Amino acid sequence: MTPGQHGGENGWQRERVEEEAKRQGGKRQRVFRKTEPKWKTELKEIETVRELYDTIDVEELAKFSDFPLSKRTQDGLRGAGYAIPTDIQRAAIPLALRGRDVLGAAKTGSGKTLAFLVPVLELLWAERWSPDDGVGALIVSPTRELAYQTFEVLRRVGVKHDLSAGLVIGGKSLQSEQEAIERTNIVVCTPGRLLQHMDETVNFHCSSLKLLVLDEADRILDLGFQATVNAIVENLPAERQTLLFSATQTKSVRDLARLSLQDPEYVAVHQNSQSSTPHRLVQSYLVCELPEKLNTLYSFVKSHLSAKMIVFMSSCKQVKFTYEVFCRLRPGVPIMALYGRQKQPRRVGIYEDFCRKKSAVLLCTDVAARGLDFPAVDWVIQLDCPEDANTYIHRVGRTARYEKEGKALLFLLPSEEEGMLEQLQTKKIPIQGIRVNPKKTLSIQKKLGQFCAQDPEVKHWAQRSFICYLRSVHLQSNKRVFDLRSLPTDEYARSLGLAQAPRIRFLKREEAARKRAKNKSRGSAVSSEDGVSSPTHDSAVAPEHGDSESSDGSGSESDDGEILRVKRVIQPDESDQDLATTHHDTRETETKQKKVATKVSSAKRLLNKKIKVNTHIKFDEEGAPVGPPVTEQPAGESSDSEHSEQDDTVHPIPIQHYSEIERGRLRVGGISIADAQELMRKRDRGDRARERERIRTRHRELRKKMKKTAGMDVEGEEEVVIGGRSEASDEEEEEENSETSKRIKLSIGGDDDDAGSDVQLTDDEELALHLLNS
Ligand SMILES: Nc1ncnc2c1ncn2[C@@H]1O[C@H](COP(=O)(O)OP(=O)(O)OP(=O)(O)O)[C@@H](O)[C@H]1O
Repeated sequence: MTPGQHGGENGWQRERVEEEAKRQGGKRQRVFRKTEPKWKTELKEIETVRELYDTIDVEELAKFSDFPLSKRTQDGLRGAGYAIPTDIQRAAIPLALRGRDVLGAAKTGSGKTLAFLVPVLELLWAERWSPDDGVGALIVSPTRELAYQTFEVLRRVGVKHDLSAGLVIGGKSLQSEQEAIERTNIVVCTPGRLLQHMDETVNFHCSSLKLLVLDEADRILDLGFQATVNAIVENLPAERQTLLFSATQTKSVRDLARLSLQDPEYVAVHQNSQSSTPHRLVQSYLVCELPEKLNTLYSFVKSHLSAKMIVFMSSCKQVKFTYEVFCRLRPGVPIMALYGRQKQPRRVGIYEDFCRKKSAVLLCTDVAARGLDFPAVDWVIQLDCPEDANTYIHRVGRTARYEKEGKALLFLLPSEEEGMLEQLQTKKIPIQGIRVNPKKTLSIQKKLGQFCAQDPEVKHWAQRSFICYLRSVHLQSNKRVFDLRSLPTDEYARSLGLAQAPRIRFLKREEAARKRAKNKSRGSAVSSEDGVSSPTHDSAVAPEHGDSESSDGSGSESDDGEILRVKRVIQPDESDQDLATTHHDTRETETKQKKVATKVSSAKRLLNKKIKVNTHIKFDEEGAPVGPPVTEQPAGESSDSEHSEQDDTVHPIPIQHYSEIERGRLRVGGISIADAQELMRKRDRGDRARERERIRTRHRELRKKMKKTAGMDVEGEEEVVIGGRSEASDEEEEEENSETSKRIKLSIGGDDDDAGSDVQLTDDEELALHLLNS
């Protein structure tokens, strides 16, 4: 589907008709007969099709051609090879055509995408939507890959329509999107990027929006996207239709209230099914000690060289490290890696490449857990335990899609076995235990040790992988399954090729912060105590809950910083209630929703409280604040940190629809918000440039120094610093290739007094001895 002309023709269409036997001077003559214009025919078609909506009998919908759909959609479906509707399509499409709000739930790979795309096309067609009408439908997806995939299906099915569609995801130039978005009728997007356009694109607005679709709705509505989604909804007209789809649909009243659903229809076609996973999926689990995981995975890959498999891990760093070492090991099958911090073209490239491959191993985080429709995947391996049963369902759903077969294997640590199996059982997931044959297991530990010794980059990734895995365990809310204390950390480090386990600073830091808070509250001094603490959980993080409804582990798409995000706070009074009560409660909470902070209200609040904002804090190379904060000017701007989100789109200004700001005309406390924004952006750019220059100069000096002191002992010290801004900024993370070099601190002789260098030397010595011995 391309941006095109509005359907129909102005004026009369002429049809040439030859009339025989018309005699005029004995000659045959051609005459023209007036025919009905296209637009009139279409109007009639719309009328006829619409009349049929109320008489649809779901039992009679055996083929798509039985649906009351436009000829354009029928042609599109036929062209894309869709003839027989799936259960969810048969159940949800008629309701959506009648204008109902729908909560669609069906197993993974059961065709939910078409269940919402068909109504989108039909609604806009019936409204005779044209590019001049702007945005008529929004389809929101949690990840860029899923948005891209949905867009591709839309293009195929909507090819005959004269509607325009656009893909609005992060990772490419905002300007290029801005030019086209105002004439786009169907916007397929990720939440962060959409909000960015709502805030920054002058002519983009959704005031005439007819239809909002949330794909993977439970994920979009969970805590990771909460602020963004609330802000988006603020900018949408209340009178609209809303469709929510997911394999693990939310029924949370609180979630639904945020969207102001109107008497929604809950369509769960597999509710009475014996299992909540596809029936052609064979599922098994094995119990494996943490240090044995990589050996077992590698052995599995080696023994399935002709298979196409997806391997899920908890964090980007683990994926990166495993990718690096598996590539070096050359198992005999293509190894690929997909995670959230890759640059967008690369992500798309890997996604498409893996789609095409007959056999390959895709190592990934939960960025690929939901919705992606890779063809013909044989195996889904979960190397790290999923956050909960819902995440499990989405991950395994990458195989056995649409009547195909597939296999899934879950790795569980002994400490995870009981708790996780209990959860899976509650969710009706049939899974069998299997054992690893120790005779068939290869050990790659020695090789990994060599890689780490030869290449500091590999060692760096091993260290980060170690830390990130432990932190991901630490941050899981379900302590019955995830128990950091039970993990053999030293052996685990050695299994990654490290001679010594890196320091686990995040625990110490957290412990110290907790003590400080305690001291403050008690008002008495408490003696400080060093060492690794027990991993008690922060109260802000969700309390233990065996089967959380909506957290889907997509935090692992993210990197270290994002792992630290609280995914969902379970409120004490929150529970999934029967939908019968939804409508009533929706109204009740609607008023509360209206109080969502906007830019103006935040600014006013700050001014009232006399809070100084726009404070510049300088950071050193490692991200630690340097010197006291400098207040630039008093301004009514609120912090935007809450808008940074999973799809890498960092929202630069707080939530506010552009039209409300009216480009600076709206003034808050005498400050033009638009001017202030512009000023801040300029200053920000200047600061960044200066900081880059400073770092470059420092590096130049260091290099000079190194050259001068050639012959002296030059050590490369790598540091794994977790938490706070010591982690690379988003930009740095994006600059993936240069990331490692940015983190390598050079210590020349005794120049660097960081205690870490001692550990580093011991570490290297130990590793060398270990390798010599072996
Ligand atoms: N009516 C149909 N006929 C044939 N194939 C279909 C039909 N509907 C969907 N499919 C195919 O089934 C596969 C899965 O569809 P889709 O991606 O929509 O599933 P889903 O339910 O959204 O899965 P998930 O829960 O993982 O997001 C796709 O390859 C799609 O082309």
